[in-house]
Amino acid sequence: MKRIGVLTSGGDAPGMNAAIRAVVRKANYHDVEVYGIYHGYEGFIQGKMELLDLGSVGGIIQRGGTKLFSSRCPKFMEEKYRLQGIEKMKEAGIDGLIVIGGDGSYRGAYELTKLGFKCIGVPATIDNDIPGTDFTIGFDTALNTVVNAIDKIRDTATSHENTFIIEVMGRDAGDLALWSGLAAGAESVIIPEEPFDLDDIIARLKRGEARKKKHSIIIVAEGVMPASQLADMIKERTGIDIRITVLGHIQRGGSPTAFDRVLASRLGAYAVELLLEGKTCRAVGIKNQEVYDYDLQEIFTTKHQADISLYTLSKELSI
Ligand SMILES: Nc1ncnc2c1ncn2[C@@H]1O[C@H](COP(=O)(O)OP(=O)(O)O)[C@@H](O)[C@H]1O
Ligand SMILES: O=P(O)(O)OC[C@H]1O[C@](O)(COP(=O)(O)O)[C@@H](O)[C@@H]1O
Ligand SMILES: [Mg+2]
Repeated sequence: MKRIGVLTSGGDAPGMNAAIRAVVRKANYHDVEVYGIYHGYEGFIQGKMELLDLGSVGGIIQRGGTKLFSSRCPKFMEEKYRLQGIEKMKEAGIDGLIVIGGDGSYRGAYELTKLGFKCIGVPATIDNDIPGTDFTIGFDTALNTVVNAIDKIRDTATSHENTFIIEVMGRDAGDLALWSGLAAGAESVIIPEEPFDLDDIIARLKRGEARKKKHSIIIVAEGVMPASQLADMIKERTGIDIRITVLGHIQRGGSPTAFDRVLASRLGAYAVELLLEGKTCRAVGIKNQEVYDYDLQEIFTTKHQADISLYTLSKELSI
């Protein structure tokens, strides 16, 4: 293999640039050329790409977002577009692809491998919802962004003795809510993986009130319900005036943490090694600090499991 492609797809995640850099530098180290494909699968279909040399990925390891842009590309669900893209790649002499993205992007990559085009998946999403890896690129940075925001909200919540509901991202996964809730000492954390219990949330608020707590913070994952809906429910039952903050897309931006840069560098480089060994339909991941690879199809047969011990601990520590 003398020429490979790399693209970023789905929701962007801090550390994607560090992964692109690792792919380009590692491949060049082995005298393999890398083409950067723009706008995810949209660019794959249209053959929108550019040769990335060593210098082109200089100065991006610390930058959020993705130099290659990203997209959600519904057309890619149709085989005729995937075949069109494969033709464009063949014309350019590219016979392997590294897909940096989330679970949806992995499905697209899997479909390409079924058509005989070699792909390796690199996990990057702030949701941390890819089965088979302890962490995805971008999760740690987003987590720190959320915790910093909660710390700031806590200052004003304490000053005014307010109750706040903070809505964090996570379509189907509660990881961001879970980890940030524990790190910021939230009174309640509401995640899609655990049953919703309004009585428990209210009981916690009341216990806090009884011991003269100056504020309360409730974290809700967007996948459960909007913060506004939860605020209405609590207000109806208790009369408590609740403030809400929806953190939104600030969670996806910003300079990647050192953890995400190191993770992206390790996983990006490892993905190149696999392609160069002629492997395909593999995903790279990290388990107990070790980089490894597994069958891309595992994302269809296994579901990402949030660490529920953190949920239990959070409840125990925020009595
Ligand atoms: N079943 C599928 N078949 C082919 N392509 C898919 C499939 N699911 C997702 N994709 C492609 O992957 C893109 C990114 O998926 P999405 O779920 O939006 O983000 P993420 O990869 O971050 O989870 C989609 O816009 C689409 O182009
Ligand atoms: O910016 P968009 O397209 O509305 O997407 C929002 C979604 O993207 C995410 O930030 C990341 O999800 P993906 O990795 O699946 O793209 C989710 O947490 C959020 O629900
Ligand atoms: Mg996803």
